[in-house]
Amino acid sequence: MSETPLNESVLNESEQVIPAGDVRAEYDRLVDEVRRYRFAYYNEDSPLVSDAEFDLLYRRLEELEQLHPEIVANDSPTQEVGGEVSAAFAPVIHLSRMYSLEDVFSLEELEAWVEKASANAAVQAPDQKLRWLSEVKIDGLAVNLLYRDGQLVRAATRGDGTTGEDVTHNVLTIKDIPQRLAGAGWPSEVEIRGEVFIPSEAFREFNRVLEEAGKAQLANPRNAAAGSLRQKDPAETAKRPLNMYVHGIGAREGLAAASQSETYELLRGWGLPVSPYSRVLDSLAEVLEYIREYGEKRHELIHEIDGIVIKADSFAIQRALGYTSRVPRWAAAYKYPPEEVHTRLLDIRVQVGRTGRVTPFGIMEPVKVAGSTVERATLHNQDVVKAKGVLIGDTVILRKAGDVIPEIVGPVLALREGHEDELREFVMPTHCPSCGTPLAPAKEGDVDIRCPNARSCPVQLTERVAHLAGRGAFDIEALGYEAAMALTSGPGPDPAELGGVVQPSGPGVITSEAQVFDLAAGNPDSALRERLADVVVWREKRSKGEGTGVFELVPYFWTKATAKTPSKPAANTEKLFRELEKAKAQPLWRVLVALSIRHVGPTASRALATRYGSMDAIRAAVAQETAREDLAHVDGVGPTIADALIEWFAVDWHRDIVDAWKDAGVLMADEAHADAPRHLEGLSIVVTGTLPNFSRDEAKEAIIVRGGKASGSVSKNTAFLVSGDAAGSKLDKAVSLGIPVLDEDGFRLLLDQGPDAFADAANDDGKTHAEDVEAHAEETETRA
Ligand SMILES: NC(=O)c1ccc[n+]([C@@H]2O[C@H](COP(=O)([O-])OP(=O)(O)OC[C@H]3O[C@@H](n4cnc5c(N)ncnc54)[C@H](O)[C@@H]3O)[C@@H](O)[C@H]2O)c1
Ligand SMILES: [Zn+2]
Repeated sequence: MSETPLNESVLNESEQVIPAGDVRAEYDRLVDEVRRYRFAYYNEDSPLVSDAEFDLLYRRLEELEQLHPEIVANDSPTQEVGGEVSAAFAPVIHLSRMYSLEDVFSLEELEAWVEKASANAAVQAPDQKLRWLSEVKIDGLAVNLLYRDGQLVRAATRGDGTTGEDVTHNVLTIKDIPQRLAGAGWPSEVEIRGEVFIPSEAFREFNRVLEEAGKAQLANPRNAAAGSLRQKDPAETAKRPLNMYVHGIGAREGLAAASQSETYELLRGWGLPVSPYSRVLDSLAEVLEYIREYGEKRHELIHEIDGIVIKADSFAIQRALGYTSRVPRWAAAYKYPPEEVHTRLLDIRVQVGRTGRVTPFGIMEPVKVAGSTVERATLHNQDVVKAKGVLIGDTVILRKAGDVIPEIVGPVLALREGHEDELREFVMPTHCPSCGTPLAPAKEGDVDIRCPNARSCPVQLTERVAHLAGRGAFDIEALGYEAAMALTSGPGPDPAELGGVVQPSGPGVITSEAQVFDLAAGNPDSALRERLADVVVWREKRSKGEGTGVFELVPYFWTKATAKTPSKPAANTEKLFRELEKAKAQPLWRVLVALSIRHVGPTASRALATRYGSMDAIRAAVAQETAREDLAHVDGVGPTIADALIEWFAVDWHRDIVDAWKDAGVLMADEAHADAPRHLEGLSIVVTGTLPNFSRDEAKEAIIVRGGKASGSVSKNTAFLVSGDAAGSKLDKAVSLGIPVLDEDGFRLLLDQGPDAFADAANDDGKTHAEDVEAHAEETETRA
């Protein structure tokens, strides 16, 4: 947003009677902007800015008006309900006005609002109990349905609140909206308000069909619903999966209800769709809990929501509190942090992964979305880039829903006009950006393209080294991605000449992951270690905490020499040596993960380690003629993984890695495997919470080597639950199923002596739970 912040001198002038010229200019500009954005949003159903951005501008306008009441124009957007009536539809005057909602953007603001409303209610309707009808704020658009003598006679959009657009024919195509009210007792003339929306699931499906037809997809369910309802041709509207929930009532003379929630019950009886998510709550604390609850499950609902709405439930209180020109004083909308924002797509680059896959990703102007700052998002492959229709330079819609990774949804097409010559189409490179090898799909027909130079493509090597050090592999904390990069490539050109981008290139001191363990503490004289002294990387010079744009080469693994102290390995480098030494004793499955064999992750690796116990045994198995069958029969390994293993071990330089690690002293055999008594054979054991002396992996390991099954979920087949600190729902479930629960000491006993150690923990029938489980397992087997 190109907003100039209010500087202090301007703020101080708020004391003066005549506002400074620049405040006036700022004000006029804001009014224009808000009008223009509203028009695009309400009348054209294609917003130019994200809601978050619009809300900020709008807030700013309100703030300016508060600071400078004398400049407020009569027709200021803050005095009006959003939309205008488009000439494409006949105007309809609502019998009773439609309003917008007062927005609050933080829980503190909501609390303040509730406090004020409660105080007013206490004064103006002292005999009424204030309860909050809490509803989700549906991301759709409002309609007003007029029923006369139970017959739907007219449907209109909200428009400017007084006059809406006649969309009767379109609304008649929405199956959920009854054309005749059921039951009895409806007033002879009643206006029912609700939100028309497209259910999330139907929206995804609708977009999938558009995508298959090669058509542009709809950006979000709100605009899609609005666009669908405001079609000129009702037959077109009929094709859209529209739905509605009621959320209010307008003209209603003779309605027999004292509260809004009671009204909803009546409406339900008349066959109108009522939201399943509304709740009447007694206190602010309950409202806050409601907000938290729906914030967590907002993506599991039937439709998208952008907040929650609270309304004083009692009609008497609603009447007593009344309305401003724009909003009711008895309701407020709390908005969740935005999950959809607009930003500029600055570039599309490609990245080469650990297995050579080349993926394009977008680089964007950093923006905050769903609570975190985002500047990159993957675009998966060239087909996806094409399908999304984005050009470099576009303003794009960026979405990050909850914990989901950020996604570029598509371009804001309306903003292209006049900027066409700044836009550029993405072209997938034909050669690897890292090593120059021609790129190709692994198999004909694959969408993904790859760099086939797996062995010495620098980026692939860097990725593999970083991966082998990862938490799920050798777990070498001092070898993160940066260190892996410093080991495997040269510093590259001066970033100052690349616009500040650090782009390491050229050979590093390590040319294969086979060499990594040469650096371990147990190998103090290795030539490789000496060479670490020469590894340098580019660092930006900083001054007073700010970057200067000037870069210098600094040693990465060794300290900088000063007049007094000569250069020596840095503390973190010493740590790297020690961790490598320690990692040599890691269990076999971790070594397997570390090898970057396609499809071979922790689960398959564990299964292989349990079955074979040593790298030698695995190599022997892979070399058999019946290897494919043998491997595929291991529990947790299938034909895909079996093939991947056979293929991998067929390559010389792969086997060289295994040999080199072995020579460097990596264990590659689970001693426990041979020695451990297999007295947990056939037992399913679940570990939950944190144990003082076992990591989750160690606990699983200990179970598996003794023949047990380390399971992730509790069921009646679970033999034992091992429960540490902060155990949650699994503990509750185990207790409710009567499954024995062990703490760490109990777990040790189980590991040492097997289930017999708990024989006296018998059930009513005299059998231990473990016996029950075994009996049950047998039963199911016999049945099978
Ligand atoms: N991106 C843009 O350019 C742009 C422009 C204008 C407005 N907007 C967005 O539109 C909104 C402002 O529009 P507004 O004036 O319609 O106000 P609003 O959306 O904040 O609130 C009022 C509306 O909420 C809807 N609503 C949904 N669930 C409801 C429920 N349970 N009870 C009552 N009402 C419910 C109704 O349609 C009602 O008219 C803001 O979110 C703003 O960001 C965006
Ligand atoms: Zn390459």
